[in-house]
Amino acid sequence: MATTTPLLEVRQLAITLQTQRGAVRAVHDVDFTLARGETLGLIGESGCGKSLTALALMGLLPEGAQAAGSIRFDGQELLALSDKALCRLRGNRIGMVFQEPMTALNPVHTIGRQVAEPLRLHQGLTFAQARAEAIALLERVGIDQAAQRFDAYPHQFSGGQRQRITIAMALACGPDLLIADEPTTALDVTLQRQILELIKGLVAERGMALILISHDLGVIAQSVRRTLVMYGGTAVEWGPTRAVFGARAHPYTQGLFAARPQLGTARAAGARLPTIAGTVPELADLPTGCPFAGRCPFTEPACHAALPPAVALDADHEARCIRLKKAP
Ligand SMILES: Nc1ncnc2c1ncn2[C@@H]1O[C@H](COP(=O)(O)OP(=O)(O)OP(=O)(O)O)[C@@H](O)[C@H]1O
Repeated sequence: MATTTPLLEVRQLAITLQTQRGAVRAVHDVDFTLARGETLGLIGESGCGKSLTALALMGLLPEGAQAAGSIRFDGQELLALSDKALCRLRGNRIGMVFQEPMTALNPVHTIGRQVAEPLRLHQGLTFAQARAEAIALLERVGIDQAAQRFDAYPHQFSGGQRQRITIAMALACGPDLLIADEPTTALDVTLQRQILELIKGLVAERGMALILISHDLGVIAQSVRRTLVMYGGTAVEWGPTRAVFGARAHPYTQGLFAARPQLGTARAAGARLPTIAGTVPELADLPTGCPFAGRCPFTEPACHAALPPAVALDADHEARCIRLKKAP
């Protein structure tokens, strides 16, 4: 019987960090749902809480960080799981690819061992089976002569190859969800496209769900069906990528697009790229109302009073801005 439980359901996620200025709220009021096989992009400027949100899903928040709210994965509340159970889930059902491949790779272990280990640990394969499976995976992600290079160490590979190896590690146990946090940012432009195509191909081929984190609107536009725009630790607009990119309902989404470099657009010599006026607020100084109120060209007194409620604009497309009116 087909199940209707979403793969991932995040409700009122809040993440508090301990800093020298005391406890600060880094993420708050984040809600989203991901169906099986669905693709979602998280976009927003540096520091808006994208990575912390992803780390909370993996149970990998930094020390001293505390998550509240609810994260249900396949019906199971992750915030209530033991470290051991979370570790099992990470190895088996949720894979993650980071911006910098050496975050995931251990420099003193061979790449073969690192790809094969989750297969032995979580799937109970024998060494020979895990080795054969790891070689097949490494070949699939584009590592040539994987059998001969099974016992090589991470430093013997280029940056692009290392990112391919971490993708093989993340996929080893056939996860239902892949989280890729800026997976191409550390690579040069030609490699960025190849790695993105590899991830998209693998997601489609395996029917995995994908959460792709990026600050690059082009990457998000090409890769995911739904998009969630974050600012100041919260979601300000979300919905089908086409709807969000087409309507740009939230003033912050409009600002992101205005600040995007445009290929082929004539710009006067020396002219500067438009930027969003003002700076991202410090976590410890986040306003109580709309987090964007301090930079928004349309701010009115009510914006400072409380976080605007989500307004439904269209099927599955919502934004938090008091200028938007609920559909009748
Ligand atoms: N371990 C930590 N200790 C203190 N502050 C932290 C820690 N990790 C993240 N932060 C802060 O929390 C906020 C959100 O960080 P996060 O890494 O989620 O942002 P991001 O949107 O992913 O940005 P980037 O694109 O730069 O990775 C930032 O202000 C960041 O400085």
